[in-house]
Amino acid sequence: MAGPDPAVAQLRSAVRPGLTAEDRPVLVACSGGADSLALAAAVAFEAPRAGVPAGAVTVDHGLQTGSAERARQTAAVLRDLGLAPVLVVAVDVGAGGGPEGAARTARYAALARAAAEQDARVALGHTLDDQAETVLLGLGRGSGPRSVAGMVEHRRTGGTTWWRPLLGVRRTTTRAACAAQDLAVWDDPWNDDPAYTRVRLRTEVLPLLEQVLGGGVAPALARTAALLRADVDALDDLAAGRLAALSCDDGLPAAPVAELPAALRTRVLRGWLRAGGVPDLQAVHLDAVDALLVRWRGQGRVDLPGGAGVVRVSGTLNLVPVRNGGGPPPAPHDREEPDA
Ligand SMILES: Nc1ncnc2c1ncn2[C@@H]1O[C@H](COP(=O)(O)OP(=O)(O)OP(=O)(O)O)[C@@H](O)[C@H]1O
Repeated sequence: MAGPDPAVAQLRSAVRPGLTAEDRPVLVACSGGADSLALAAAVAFEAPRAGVPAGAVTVDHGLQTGSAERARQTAAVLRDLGLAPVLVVAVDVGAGGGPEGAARTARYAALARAAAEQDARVALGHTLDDQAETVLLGLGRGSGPRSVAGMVEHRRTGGTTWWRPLLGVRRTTTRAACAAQDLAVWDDPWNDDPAYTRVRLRTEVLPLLEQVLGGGVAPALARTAALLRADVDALDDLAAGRLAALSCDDGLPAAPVAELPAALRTRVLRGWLRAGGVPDLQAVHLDAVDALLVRWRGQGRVDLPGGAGVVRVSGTLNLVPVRNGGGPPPAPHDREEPDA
């Protein structure tokens, strides 16, 4: 008997290790697009063999005409694949960050809620091409190494485990896998709308780069992400070790932190602030806190977003509450990918 189509086989191989490594249930986040549909089919095939319960969730953003019907059809396809439960979640997308950004925020929150209810991890269909776009966007926006290092296969945030098994798989392969399995793909019109930076990157910039540099630009960018990821992880570990070795009961001692190289110092600062309940800061805020360490001229309190501030007193940095705290304006760039 002939084996499965090569694209289908590649998808199944991509999900197999993650399924055999952990028996926690999986919820496939599926838009009905080629990437997450191919992922859903691969998980539906491999999960029973690995003894892992696997369901799916599709989010209806309610932003496009007929979106509820589309979600219902996607759910029917997912049930036909054998996934259970299959959840359809309608979300209320508020304003802020443009419709795409607001939809993403609402989607990740809904996925996290569904995962918590099912005590499951969430599988996402990001591909190697998505990774390449993320790297290119990060480079073009002057983002830090953590952003340019792209997405990781396993990530835990706020109690949710996100699993991206397709980061090594090309988008052409997910499409081929859907075609080989007669899966009807829903093509999101937003994915072709040149109003979005990511779409122009995909349709104009990457093809131009391929012309100039020759083929293989997307895998090369994904390789850059992987190399950088190894460095970023090592630096993060080193910084966590330095912070753990400091006695911070009365604040962060300035002298031992100030003498660290910038790559470690800013990580120690981020870790200390995070431990104090301050969410990850943009560069402009972090620079201002860093100046209290390395450009100390008796400056006053640095206000941060979210009602906290940092003061330097007697060689120690202290976090203090700030009424009506605002902080300097945010940097012009932001991370494309939410913390998922
Ligand atoms: N409406 C949705 N419902 C559930 N999951 C979604 C939805 N939209 C996106 N996702 C999940 O987030 C991943 C990334 O979303 P994005 O819109 O960037 O995807 P994409 O590259 O167009 O993928 P796809 O082809 O699966 O739509 C998807 O692969 C899917 O796992």
